[in-house]
Amino acid sequence: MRNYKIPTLTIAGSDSSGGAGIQADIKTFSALGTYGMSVITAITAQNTQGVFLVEELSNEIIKKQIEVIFDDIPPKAVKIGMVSSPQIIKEIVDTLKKYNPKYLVVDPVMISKSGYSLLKPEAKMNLIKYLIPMAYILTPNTLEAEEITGMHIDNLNDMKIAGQKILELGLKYVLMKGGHLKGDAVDVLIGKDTFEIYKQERLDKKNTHGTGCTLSSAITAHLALGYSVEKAIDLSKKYITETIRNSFDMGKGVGPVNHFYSF
Ligand SMILES: Nc1ncnc2c1ncn2[C@@H]1O[C@H](COP(=O)(O)OP(=O)(O)O)[C@@H](O)[C@H]1O
Ligand SMILES: Cc1ncc(COP(=O)(O)O)c(N)n1
Repeated sequence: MRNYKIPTLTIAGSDSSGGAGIQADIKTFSALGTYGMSVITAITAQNTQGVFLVEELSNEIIKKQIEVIFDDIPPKAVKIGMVSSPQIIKEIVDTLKKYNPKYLVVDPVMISKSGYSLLKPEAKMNLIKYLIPMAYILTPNTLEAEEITGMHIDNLNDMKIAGQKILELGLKYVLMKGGHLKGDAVDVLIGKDTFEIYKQERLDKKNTHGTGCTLSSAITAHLALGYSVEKAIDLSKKYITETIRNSFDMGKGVGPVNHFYSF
């Protein structure tokens, strides 16, 4: 149903170049027919070539953004992206606990494609201890899953084992993204009684800035629209593949995917 009235929320960092972060999330929420809202956690001075400066917002303004949104327009589904420091993570978790959103999609953003660390090393513990257990779905790429589990992940079987290990933290589902492995672009969904493989051809494209942000917000939008978790991921995987297929040059570096390819 594309009536643009189902509220969705992203809690993430701003990417000034518009390809990743809050901007990618809002574009995705809109393209998929939902009403996108945002809580900004940090501002990055970023373009297609790199991240040049990051300024985190205060706990106070992050908390207030969440409270005023939930008190007025309760979102049907929420996504969390870049949350860089231990205190920001704790503040978000404590504030969200009051509202207990059913569909919380957590993308454990760690290092940007351009190699900049968007999660401070000392924040990893709070991510694992407080945020991940609250998630409905966690969407790590294999490098992030390695950081979370301490395992080396090389193939589909490793992805399954690492996913099962992450589930022990108490969340419902792990969607592990295989975009960084060789061969087809294979993602796997792991739940207590669920194991699904989502396979699409690997596209030989350089402009993949914001793929992780786009996939997790597509899942958030589809859950908000009422699809089951399996169907929401199926539709989102097809969406990310088409946005990559239609990606384009913008700037001098790694350009964005095309959120609006179907319009
Ligand atoms: N070259 C590609 N061709 C097709 N799909 C891709 C490609 N690169 C990544 N993907 C898909 O894009 C989504 C985001 O994955 P990934 O790039 O691994 O995330 P992240 O941005 O977190 O590193 C996943 O579904 C992955 O399989
Ligand atoms: C604010 C922000 N959030 C997330 C990403 C990760 O996106 P990518 O892995 O595509 O660089 C980013 N570059 N900037």
